[in-house]
Amino acid sequence: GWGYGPTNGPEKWAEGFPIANGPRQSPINIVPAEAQYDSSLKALKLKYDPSNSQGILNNGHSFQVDFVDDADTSTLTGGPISGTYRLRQFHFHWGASDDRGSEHTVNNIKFPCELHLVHWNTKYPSFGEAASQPDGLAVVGVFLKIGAANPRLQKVLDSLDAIKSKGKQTNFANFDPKTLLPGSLDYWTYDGSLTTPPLLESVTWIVLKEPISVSPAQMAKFRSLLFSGDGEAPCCMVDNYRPPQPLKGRKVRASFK
Ligand SMILES: NS(=O)(=O)c1ccc(B(O)O)cc1
Ligand SMILES: [Zn+2]
Repeated sequence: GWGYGPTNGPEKWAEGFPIANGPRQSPINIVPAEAQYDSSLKALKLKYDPSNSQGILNNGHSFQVDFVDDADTSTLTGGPISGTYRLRQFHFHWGASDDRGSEHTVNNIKFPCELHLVHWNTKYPSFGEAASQPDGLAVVGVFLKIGAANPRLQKVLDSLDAIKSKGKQTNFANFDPKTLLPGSLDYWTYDGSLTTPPLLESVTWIVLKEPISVSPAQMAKFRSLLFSGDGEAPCCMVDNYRPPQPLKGRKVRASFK
């Protein structure tokens, strides 16, 4: 299956997923000077219920925290989207060293890590159905920048020992993902795709301008995970990011001046 290695990585994905060369692929390099300020963009409204957090899973590509999404209790509204989108899961992408790891870049600068909060449009009956629609998903991206240790992030990292290898999961109750957001919700937005196969072109991307902090020791914790399953040759889960893709004429809008 697909992965991030030399034989199954991003340069090979188009063989199994031709949409990899499509018109609205993600991630992209964001050039702030070329983003157009749009005064009609609304403020982001994120309302999360911590009791909706369920479990944390090593899916062999990243780890994700899954949410109960059978009601409008953890939602994204406002911003560039219309209607209500429900939080499904959040996950991260990171590098083998602090000089890389994010999927989106800013002026070609890579951050060591990027958080994705994945939401789906409730005008569709399910996440799976929404994922195949051009306005089906909205992903909030948050950059992590090396600095002081982030105590809110630590709660997530402390659970990683229990999910070291592919397929492992454990309970992860009562976590409020709002605690992972920066002080400012200023954002850039553009029409894009999932950044992993199936690379579906169904994502309204909302990338926050302000990063949150992560310490070098905390980054080492991300890198303690394995892509491999129990009994397989251990392979460190690092560099699980897709590089920026061609803009192909898309406009990036800014919610701020
Ligand atoms: N990396 S991403 O946020 O674009 C993303 C989100 C969900 C899925 B998926 O549910 O397959 C894949 C990629
Ligand atoms: Zn992602």
